This record gives sequence, structure tokens and C-alpha cells, in this order.
Amino acid sequence: MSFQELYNKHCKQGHHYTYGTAGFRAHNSVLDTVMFTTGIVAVLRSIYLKSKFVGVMITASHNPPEDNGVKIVEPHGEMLVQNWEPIATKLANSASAGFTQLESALKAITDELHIDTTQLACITVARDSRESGPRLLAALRAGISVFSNVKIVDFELLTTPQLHFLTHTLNSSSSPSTVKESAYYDHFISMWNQLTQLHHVTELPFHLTIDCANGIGADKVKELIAQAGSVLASSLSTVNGKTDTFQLLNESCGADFVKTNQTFPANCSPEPSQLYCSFDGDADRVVFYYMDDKENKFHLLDGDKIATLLAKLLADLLHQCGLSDTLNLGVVQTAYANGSSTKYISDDLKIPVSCTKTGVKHLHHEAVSNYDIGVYFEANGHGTVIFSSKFVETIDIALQETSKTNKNKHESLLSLQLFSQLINQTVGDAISDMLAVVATLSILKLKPEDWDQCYHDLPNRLTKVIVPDRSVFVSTNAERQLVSPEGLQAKIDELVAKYPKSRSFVRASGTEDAVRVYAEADTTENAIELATKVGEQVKLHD
Ligand SMILES: CC(=O)N[C@H]1[C@@H](OP(=O)(O)O)O[C@H](CO)[C@@H](O)[C@@H]1O
Ligand SMILES: [Mg+2]
Repeated sequence: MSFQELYNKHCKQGHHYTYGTAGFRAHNSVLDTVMFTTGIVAVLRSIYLKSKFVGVMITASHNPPEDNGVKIVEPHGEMLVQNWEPIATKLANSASAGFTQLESALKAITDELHIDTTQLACITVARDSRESGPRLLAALRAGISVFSNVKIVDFELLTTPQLHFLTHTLNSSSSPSTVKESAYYDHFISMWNQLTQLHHVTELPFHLTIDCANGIGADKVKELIAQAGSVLASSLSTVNGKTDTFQLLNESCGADFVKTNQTFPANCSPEPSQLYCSFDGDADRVVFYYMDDKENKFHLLDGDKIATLLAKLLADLLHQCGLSDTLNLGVVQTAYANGSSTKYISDDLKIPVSCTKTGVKHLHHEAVSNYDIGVYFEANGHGTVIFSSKFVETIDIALQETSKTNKNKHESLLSLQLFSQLINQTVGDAISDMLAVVATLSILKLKPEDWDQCYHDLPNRLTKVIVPDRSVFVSTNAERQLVSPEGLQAKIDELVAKYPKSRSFVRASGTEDAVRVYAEADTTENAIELATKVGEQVKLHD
């Protein structure tokens, strides 16, 4: 089919698209056009990067089942570079205006970036378990097929982090055609086995129940457990694993549900002191929780608690190897991190903390730019740890120089090395993060309550306000202050001054048509009251 025939078959006019916090996301019925143009963008990006594999993931993560979305993965597994987001947006909105507009926008981009569209493009694609996935994949493939010299590796159903990992693996491999999904399980199981054997872990200090949000993570974590040894198989079980009942995706379960409602998901019968975790719809985020044995209350162990647990272990290991002054460790958070966690990291752990804008692409960038070991997590459980090339070289050399007779140092160096590979460094990964947390708790012999003791969360509230035009809410200072609408920040400051230990900020969501209000204070009542009052001010200023 010609370019125009493909366009006519898959594209509709009239919808306005924006590449948001995590790519394009909307109701599936309006997404065919943007799938088509994202196929084109991925081809251009691959050619621009000299035929490296570029990934395209079709998912809408924690959104409702009828939504879907698409995001582009860079060759080494990062999110699409930010200066290409306007290109993706421009092509989508040109296609939405008409075929001639799309054709001329494409020509302008290829001319400006000197892209020769006859060169080879290499693309990896995958989708989550949503019902609209196959139809949207067809639109994406149609966009890719506008170009004649393309190699596509279709991994079919994957979690988002699996696609990131496999795209990176393909680009690093001397024989890409041999890279299969199994490379993911082989790698993480091998690292888990080596790390836990080094520390003589023969059983976990708890049973872990994994809520899979009825999403793609269910099939994939079951595959991992089936292939892993008996330690995991005997201590891990899954609930909410119905990937084939589309309408159940994220329904009363999953990381977003648990974090927002601060309660157990459906189909989970909690037992005191056992550990639980929830994935989101595409398994790139995870939160943990448990029920205490005194009051049988729900306790959330969110992204902040994960970050502090991992940062503490890594800081201790660095100290044991005598490398604390050579390799710098830092934690990256967003404004949504609980104030108590930030205080604990800087005052008690004495580890530097930075704050960035919402969205893992921002945290990742900050971690890579500043630290040899960069621990970054959003409070909602998105995150990972990245390790610099200096870290890799330093540990390699130290391992060669340290004799095995210096058992403690040798073991700490090896632990750091294995840990850096047990974590999926390309992007936050619910499965890999879960393994890292479980390994840490098992090595340190911590029960859920012990982990929770490091600091106590300040009571907080996150709410949404629907406004006619969220684009008027412009923020600065890592989204902690508003510059527009005029006068609103002063009102927020006035309100915050009235509550002890309080903090509040407002920002436009990048994934939903809403403005988010966050508030924390000394008591739950005060946090709720502050969030409500700030929300009222937002409504007055829209
Ligand atoms: C407060 C919050 O949780 N925001 C989420 C949400 O972004 P918003 O831009 O706030 O809609 O979705 C993002 C993508 O999944 C995630 O990275 C981010 O943390
Ligand atoms: Mg997700």
C-alpha cells in the first residue's frame, strides 16, 4: 500500500495529541492515528541513531482498561530523549490535520535532521494485555511499513521494563537474532541465585503475595517463579492474575489502587507480618505493604521506603569495601516524596538527596548526571538504581586486588557487583525491584515491620481537581511552586503557614486531564484539611 493508502486506512482527523509524562495516552478509540505516526517516529529515530534498535511499547499502565498508549524506548533502554518529544507530537498532530500536513511535516523533519529514509531502521515492539493492543499494533506496524528498509522484532506480550531490557540487550549483542524473551528470565534468575547463595539465603523471612493488577506482569512473574529455584517458588504466590479478562485490569487492585486508597487490593486475605506487593498494569512500578500483628492495620511501604532500604544497604556495602569516598551515592526523589523520608535520608543516612520534576525520565537523568550509584524512586513505586561506568571499573579492579582471604571485603564487593545486575538499570521494573527488595530483606533478615521502622511517614493527601484548562497551571522549582495562575502560590503559602510540619503544592498532571494537589501535615485531619483548602483555591483560580 502507498503512504496515502496506509494513512487513509489507519488515521482519523481532529484529535489533539501531546507526548506527556509517559508518552501518548488516551481512550483507545482515538489512538490509531498516533500509533501510525509513532511508528514513523521510531523509524526516524533508529535511522538517526545509525540503525540501532529503538523500542515501541503499547500500554497505558495503571489507566483503566479502555485506555491505551504508546511510548518510545531509546537503544539503551532509557525513555525517548526529550528533544524528540516535540517531533513525535508534531507528526501526530499533523496526521490529525490531514495527509498533506503529515507529508510536509515528515519532509521538514527529515530535511532538518538530515535523515535518509532509505537507510536501515531496527525496531522492537511489544504490548501489554489490553484488548485494544492488537488493533493498535496493526496501526503502529502500518506506520513503520511506510519505510521499506526496516527490521522489526515483535516480542508480542511483554511488561514495559522487559522491552526496555531486551532492546538494550539486542543493541549490545553481537548476534541480535538470538536474543529472545528468555534472556530476561535467565539474567535476573542468575543474579538472584548468585547474590542469595553468597549470603546463604535458604528461605525468605516472610511469605510474599504479589498482586499482579490482572495485567501482563502476572504471566511474566509466574514464568520467572516457575524457572527460579525452590527458595522463590516456596515463598512467593500471586493474586489478581487474570490477564485474559480485560475489564479486570487495575480494577480494585494494582499499585495505583493500593497507593491511592491505602488499603489491601481485592482477593487478598492479609495475614499479620507477611509481606505483600502490587504491580501496576505494565509492571514498571511496585509498592509493598503488610498488616501489623497488634492492631491489624494496613501499612504501606512505598517508593520512598524502597529507596531508603536500598540506599542504606548500598551505603553499608560501600562502607565495608572502603569505597565511600571513591564512589558517590545519592537518592533522587520528586516533590511527592514524603517529607519524613527526605529528612531520614539526609539527616540519618547522611546521603545526598535531590528533587526533580515528576516522571522517571527526569529522575533517571538526575541520577545519571550526579551519582555513581543513583537510587531513584517516585513515591508511587516507579524507580530503580543506576550504576556509573566508574562504579563498574572500580569494583572490577577492587575485586581483582582483594584476596579471598579478606572475606568480608571480597563479599561486599561481590554483593555490590551482583546487586547492580539484579536491578534493571534501564528503567523501573516491578519484577526486578521486587527481587532486589526481597534479596535485601533476606540478607538483612528483616521482617516487614523492621523495614517500616526506619522512619514514620507524615500524614498526607493526594487529590485531583478537574479544571477547564490545566495548561494554565505552570510550575517551577521541581514543580514545588506555581508561577501561574497569578496569585495562587501566595494563597497556598498562606494556607501552609497555618499547619505544623506542612507542605503543599499543585501541578498539572502529565497523564490525566486534571490538576493534582498534594498536602502533608502533622496529623491526617490537617493533611486532609490543607489538601481540601488548597483544592478550593485551585477551583477559584482556574
Ligand atoms: C503523582 C503521581 O503519582 N504521578 C504519576 C503520573 O504522572 P502525572 O504527570 O502526575 O499524571 O503518572 C506518571 C507515569 O506513570 C508517573 O511517573 C507519575 O509519578
Ligand atoms: Mg506503569
